Amino acid sequence: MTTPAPIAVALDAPDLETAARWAGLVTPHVSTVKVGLELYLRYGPDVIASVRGASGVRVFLDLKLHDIPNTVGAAARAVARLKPTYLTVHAAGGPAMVRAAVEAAPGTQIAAVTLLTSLSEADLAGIGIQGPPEDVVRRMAAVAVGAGAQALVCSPREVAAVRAEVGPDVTLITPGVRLAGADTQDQARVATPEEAIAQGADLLVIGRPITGAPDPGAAAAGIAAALRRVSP
Ligand SMILES: O=C(O)c1cc(=O)[nH]c(=O)n1[C@@H]1O[C@H](COP(=O)(O)O)[C@@H](O)[C@H]1O
Repeated sequence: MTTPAPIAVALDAPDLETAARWAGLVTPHVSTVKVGLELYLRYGPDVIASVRGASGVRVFLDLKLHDIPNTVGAAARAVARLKPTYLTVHAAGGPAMVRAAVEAAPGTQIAAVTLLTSLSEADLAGIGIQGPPEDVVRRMAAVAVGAGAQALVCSPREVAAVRAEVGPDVTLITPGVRLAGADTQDQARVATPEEAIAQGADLLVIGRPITGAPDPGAAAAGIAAALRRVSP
């Protein structure tokens, strides 16, 4: 039995049955499954037990909280009882907001999203932010970690710069993962699974490249094997 790969499979499914089926197929191969807004808003807290099953797989609750500190703290407290390993907040909410989440969910790693992987440098310019995405990502990372975030979400393209900024103890999580030559879909800042690991990512978030495959279990196993070859 090999150790599950450092992959969080994004269970972005329209219904609970599909999500639970995907979770069952991938959990022999990956460490974590991710529940996002689509599933959580449709089914609420019960979805966590459904995807966790009996496997003991880690659950990543991706709600991307972003509001005033009091509201985010209360929301984080509300879901802390579900014991997710990770809970996302937007670093752009500022240090008091990140700290409120950290204090409200002591058994969970608060993962601060630095800059969505769907945004390009041109998108940033369009909303009045000049310069490369990496500059924004580094600033957000420093603010979030200063406020107590134990994990950060960034694209694989910035992960080495973020590691240099925050040091070895912060968990670096990278969505924006695509197999070589594959369609990037709505992602702007992407890299392959092997590149993400080589750059220093601790956990890769992968959705459609696995769940959109004819056999999600085989797709997860294939990527896990590729990661073992670059990082045994
Ligand atoms: O927080 C996240 O997980 C996240 C942050 C981010 O910047 N970009 C991003 O794609 N995600 C999530 O990662 C997953 C990526 O899915 P795929 O693009 O299908 O691999 C989705 O569930 C997104 O919600």
